[in-house]
Amino acid sequence: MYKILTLNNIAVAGLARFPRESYEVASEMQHPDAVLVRSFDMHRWDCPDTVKAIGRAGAGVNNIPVASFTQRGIPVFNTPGANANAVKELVLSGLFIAARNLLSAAAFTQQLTGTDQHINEQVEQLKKQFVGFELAGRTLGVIGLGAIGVKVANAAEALGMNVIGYDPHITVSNAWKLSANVKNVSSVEEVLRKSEFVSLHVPLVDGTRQLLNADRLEHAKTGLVLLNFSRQAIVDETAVCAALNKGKLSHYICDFPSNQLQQQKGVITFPHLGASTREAEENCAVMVADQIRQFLEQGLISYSVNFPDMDMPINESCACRLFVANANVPHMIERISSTVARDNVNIVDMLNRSRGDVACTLLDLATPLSEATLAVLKNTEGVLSARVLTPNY
Ligand SMILES: NC(=O)c1ccc[n+]([C@@H]2O[C@H](COP(=O)([O-])OP(=O)(O)OC[C@H]3O[C@@H](n4cnc5c(N)ncnc54)[C@H](O)[C@@H]3O)[C@@H](O)[C@H]2O)c1
Ligand SMILES: O=C(O)[C@H](O)COP(=O)(O)O
Repeated sequence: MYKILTLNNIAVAGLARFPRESYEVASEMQHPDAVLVRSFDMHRWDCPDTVKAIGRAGAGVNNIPVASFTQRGIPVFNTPGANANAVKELVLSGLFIAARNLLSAAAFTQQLTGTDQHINEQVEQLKKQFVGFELAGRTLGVIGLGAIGVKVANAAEALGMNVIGYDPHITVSNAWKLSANVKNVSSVEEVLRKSEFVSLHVPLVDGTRQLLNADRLEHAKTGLVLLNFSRQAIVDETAVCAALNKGKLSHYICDFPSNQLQQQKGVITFPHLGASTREAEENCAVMVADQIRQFLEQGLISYSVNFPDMDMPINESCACRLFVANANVPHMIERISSTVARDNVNIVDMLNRSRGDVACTLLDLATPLSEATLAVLKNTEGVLSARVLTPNY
């Protein structure tokens, strides 16, 4: 029986991927084999030794201490793209809200009282204060052209906007998906100089923390609308408030309310709603559940943020499969195979892949491995984690 601990609400469609006869899933349990999480802050969480995998039902992994899990030989999975459409749609809402003053206009009509005739008169007399502008023909700059940025760029282009994009690390697959009309520019400053709207779609890592700071905001076109559906710390909020007060920015629309933003004119915040659609929650939950099952049951890895992809069909003459996560240093395969040789077992298939400082080895063995040999392997220099899986043909 595998045990799955959930640290956030995970969509039922995903939890249903774990067969009841072989999985127990709960939000409180002892000795979990894997953990499913959304935005729960795992930096402050004591992870039990039994945990073999972490599944983030979503994109951002800044709430997960990935480096320390890597050192413990634990893969962290996420679900790139599974919530991208939901975020794209919220970003588009932000563009419309800013261009047509929709929130203040709706607040105005809500406070109207009196007869219908009186309300109508007020509407026709005062609507001029909410006159907006059209998106078509305006320039949107997209910073970060990953799963979300590409969708935002393409959708804005379809609305008739001019779109420019900046992403020094764009993947080949995302470059293929990007509309040919999206122009590539070479710096954040250039995006700010040329755009009426800028939308941020980068992950929060050391290199993107306060990517938009006071110096960079100086380059913005006067009246820029800045949208941040990535993470709060991608911008320097003090600099954003100063830019709003100077009129450099006309709006800051983001998914991350804070004390400082609460009273600031020009700010519109949402309660981290980017991925909160039924579709996105289900997509993420199903994708991550399948990744966790594949790893627990077969040692296979796809969409991990810290481990290499691992894909090897279980050999039909295999009695057990050994999964080893090890440091990516010389002599590891030699150490693993000589330890396994203590049991005089034959290796019928093998896969070894590496990524950065970590490597993974899968060995399909013709006969079972003893507990004693597994214990020796776990204590072998350079081995981060090891476990034996019994194939379920
Ligand atoms: N508001 C929400 O609910 C919500 C939902 C999903 C994702 N997000 C956030 O959005 C982020 C992006 O999600 P995604 O699915 O598009 O991820 P992704 O990994 O597909 O794309 C991120 C892109 O950013 C690029 N990038 C990295 N550093 C950059 C830099 N300095 N300048 C320009 N580009 C840079 C990468 O090359 C990559 O193409 C997530 O990490 C998460 O923080 C928020
Ligand atoms: O990175 C993400 O996928 C989003 O921020 C979604 O977070 P959530 O799963 O807590 O809604």
